[in-house]
Amino acid sequence: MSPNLDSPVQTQVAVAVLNRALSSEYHGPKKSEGNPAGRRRVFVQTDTGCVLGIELDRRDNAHTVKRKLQLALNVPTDESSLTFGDFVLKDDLRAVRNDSPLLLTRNLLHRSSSTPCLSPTSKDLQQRDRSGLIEVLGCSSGCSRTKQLVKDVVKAIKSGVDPLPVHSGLGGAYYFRNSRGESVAIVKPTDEEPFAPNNPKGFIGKALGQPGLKRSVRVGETGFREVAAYLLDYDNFANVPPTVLVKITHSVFNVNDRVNCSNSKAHERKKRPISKIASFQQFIPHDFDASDHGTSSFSVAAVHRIGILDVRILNTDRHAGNLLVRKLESGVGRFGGQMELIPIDHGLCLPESLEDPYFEWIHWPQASIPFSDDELQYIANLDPVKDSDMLRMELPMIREACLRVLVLCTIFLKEAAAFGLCLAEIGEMMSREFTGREEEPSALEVVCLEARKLVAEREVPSPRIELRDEDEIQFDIDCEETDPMMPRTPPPHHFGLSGGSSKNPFSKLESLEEEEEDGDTESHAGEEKPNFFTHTHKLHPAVPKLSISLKGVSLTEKAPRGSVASSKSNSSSRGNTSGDRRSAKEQLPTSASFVKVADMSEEEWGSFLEKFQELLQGAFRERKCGLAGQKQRQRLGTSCQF
Ligand SMILES: Nc1ncnc2c1ncn2[C@@H]1O[C@H](COP(=O)(O)OP(=O)(O)OP(=O)(O)O)[C@@H](O)[C@H]1O
Repeated sequence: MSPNLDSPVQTQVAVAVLNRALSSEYHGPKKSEGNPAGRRRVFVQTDTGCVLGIELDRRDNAHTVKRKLQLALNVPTDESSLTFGDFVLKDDLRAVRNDSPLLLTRNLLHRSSSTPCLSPTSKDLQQRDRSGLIEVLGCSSGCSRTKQLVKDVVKAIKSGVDPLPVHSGLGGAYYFRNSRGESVAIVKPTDEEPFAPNNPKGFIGKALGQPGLKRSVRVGETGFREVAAYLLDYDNFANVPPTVLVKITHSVFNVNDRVNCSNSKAHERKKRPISKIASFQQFIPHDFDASDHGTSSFSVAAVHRIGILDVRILNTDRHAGNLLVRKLESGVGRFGGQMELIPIDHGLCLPESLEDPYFEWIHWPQASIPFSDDELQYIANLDPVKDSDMLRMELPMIREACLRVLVLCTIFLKEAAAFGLCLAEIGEMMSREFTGREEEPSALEVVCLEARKLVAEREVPSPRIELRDEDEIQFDIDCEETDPMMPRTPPPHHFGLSGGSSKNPFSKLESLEEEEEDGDTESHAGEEKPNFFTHTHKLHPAVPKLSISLKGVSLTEKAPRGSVASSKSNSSSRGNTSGDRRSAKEQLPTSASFVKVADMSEEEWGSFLEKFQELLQGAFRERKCGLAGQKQRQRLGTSCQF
């Protein structure tokens, strides 16, 4: 029978055998950092979503781990890759921290989401992974509140209080409750995202790691973005609910393959607990969301704070449904107003290349009010280098490309605010325009394209770039000869960001643009899947092309920007997706990637940022002088009453 990575039941129970066979000293879920044997536990997720807890010791390398997995799953190791964020793990695993989530992908086999699963063959396999019901992954600082929440939820699960599936939204989500039956957390498994293998609402067709709903956000990678948004929201400035990444086990979770498990009774399998990697966010009681209510009662400060966050993280999905609204008694609350806004759903922020953001607030009158002194001070204090370092520390799986987008957008925000632009102007400069059906680069992207051009003209031609035909260039990140887990050195900066060493051989930045090409190849059933990490590398930004943008919400048509009605109709149409299996190939809209950031060496990146900053002042002046005014949409003036 073919190797089976598709059965969570199988893979999960197999780990018990694996631990016994290869790790006779397995001591359960205790943290092992700092213990003399250097033992650590990692969670390996297959590209179809199954999660296994595995103990590592000092001698383990990627090969021995894969051998363990081979024993557990009957997967030939030469047909799989073990990855961690940007890295393909090959040799030394010492840099992999305790509780890290790793991804096991099959290189050559056709990855079908309907591969039948093997049934357990021995009683040993009935045992489950012995880690706790909920394990917080990472979270070295500042999440005591969430840890208490986790304890409450575990207690409730043990006393038989079941979670409730959330019916709205495109992805799988579950309200977890406390012992009193109150919802206290929302859990979104990474393998139940839109188009992920175990999406419960019919949006399937991609393996983990492939381009997802937004092509610059991979399937299975929205969870850490949710956490990143919370971590970046210093002092809870924008009010993002506390969020952590967890490995969580419960029978409520969805597994699409269960129906294919022919040698076992479906109803028995349904009850079996399944482990998932998921985001775990505090549930915030609320009265409605921003699509249900006029915007005039939202305070200027609340809108500004959320807007500032959205700009920093290039949020591509800030539709009105992703702003919860809570009525406050008069005079209560930080803003002294009557409505509190709670921003949720940050899974589509920090894309791997510049994208068209979606900012629902862009036409709200509040966004045209100048920033207050406090807000300007907050913006001035932002430090994108520190932000990146913090995220590398807290979320080591985060990709460098995401951090580059964070740096770029934070610099843009800081410079724009210092220049005197208001939130709406900043948002508009980041947003693309449509002429007919053509998508045009945003003002921000135009500056980036110009900066890249200037850097390219200045650079001594690199053999890597110059000597080969563009179409033939391979972004070969085969790292047989490198240690992929060498610590990544953040680029030296002016703003902190300039200069720096030449291309870091350990940095495995890659472009989802190329990944998409692989994904297309894969769609032909029976064809061999090309190596996930070998790509045709395009050197220049893509030219504008036809695009049907999601605008955060619609799978089938572009929603008019800033339309509350559109958000609402889109949300309601989403509610009717259950049971309607949709192929990702049919449904995924394409969106041009005008500016990539992953394909620059660190040196080029430093030079690019310098040029970028130099060019910004001209772009702001142009914006202020109204030279770009013909293109600007009519905004409400600042005379609106709130
Ligand atoms: N922190 C929270 N507190 C309370 N309710 C929440 C919270 N987060 C999400 N929800 C509720 O769950 C619903 C689905 O959540 P969310 O929008 O994050 O899921 P999604 O599948 O990513 O949706 P989308 O399709 O909009 O991207 C929301 O519309 C909201 O009603």
